[in-house]
Amino acid sequence: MGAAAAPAEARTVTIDGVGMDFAVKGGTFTALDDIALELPEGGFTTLLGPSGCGKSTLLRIIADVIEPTRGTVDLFGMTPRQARTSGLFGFVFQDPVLLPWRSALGNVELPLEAQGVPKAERRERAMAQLQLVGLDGFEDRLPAKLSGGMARRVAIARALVVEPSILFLDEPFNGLDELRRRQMNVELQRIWAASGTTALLVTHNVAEAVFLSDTVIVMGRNPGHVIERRTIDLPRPRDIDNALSADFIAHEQELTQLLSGDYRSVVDE
Ligand SMILES: Nc1ncnc2c1ncn2[C@@H]1O[C@H](COP(=O)(O)OP(=O)(O)OP(=O)(O)O)[C@@H](O)[C@H]1O
Repeated sequence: MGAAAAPAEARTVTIDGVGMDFAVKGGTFTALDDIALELPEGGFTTLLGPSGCGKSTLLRIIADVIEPTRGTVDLFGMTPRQARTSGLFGFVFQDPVLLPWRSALGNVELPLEAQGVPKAERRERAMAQLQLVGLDGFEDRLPAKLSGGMARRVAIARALVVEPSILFLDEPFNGLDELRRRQMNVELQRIWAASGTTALLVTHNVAEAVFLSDTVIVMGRNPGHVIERRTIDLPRPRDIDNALSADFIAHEQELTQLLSGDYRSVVDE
């Protein structure tokens, strides 16, 4: 992994006092206020919250897409800029954004091309990732011939092929029907466990958050803040049947209650 050179004692992502103000017409809008979090290496952490609570903004700050107005982010002993330029990041977004003229394999090879990895190694590593996401045999397919679920697997393979230390997933399964989403959750859990990467997921889907996470960070709005940090101690690997267990449902209900409390506070204003 790219982070191997970081000091052994600094194996967390630490977010301290982070705030974000955006310039808007007539002043500033505070999207995030005083966020403090610690994400352990190799863990699966989810930011859960209603639309507009700043989940994506926080992810973008950690991933060095934007700079926070206040506070600091430390990724395994590095700044977000150092971590990004050291190639520690992998991204999976809502839309898989595959190049339509390149095969599944060609799309997964793309970040390795950008890194100047020689062709034979590129091919071997991309094939290994396609296998990991369950797409061996589909490497020559063009994106137009892939289902929505398959396209998302290609996007996950493309993110993992650079062996990222941290994998950012921003609503990666939006637009899939509920059954397909659950199947992809099972797959993502398996892929994440096999890759050993630290995962940070953004979702507003409570069941998805419970199913995948070691820790769920519940966020509220106005301005975006952390309501609760909840440990999901359900045994792994989790499967679709686990989602029917009393413990799973209890987590789901408690998280839903926390979220509806935040909705109520907005309605009451
Ligand atoms: N560049 C920007 N300029 C002004 N306001 C912004 C900007 N980016 C985000 N915001 C505002 O900050 C708030 C948080 O946005 P963000 O996209 O992070 O929320 P979110 O929780 O990810 O929502 P969603 O689930 O709908 O994606 C929103 O009110 C949004 O309108």
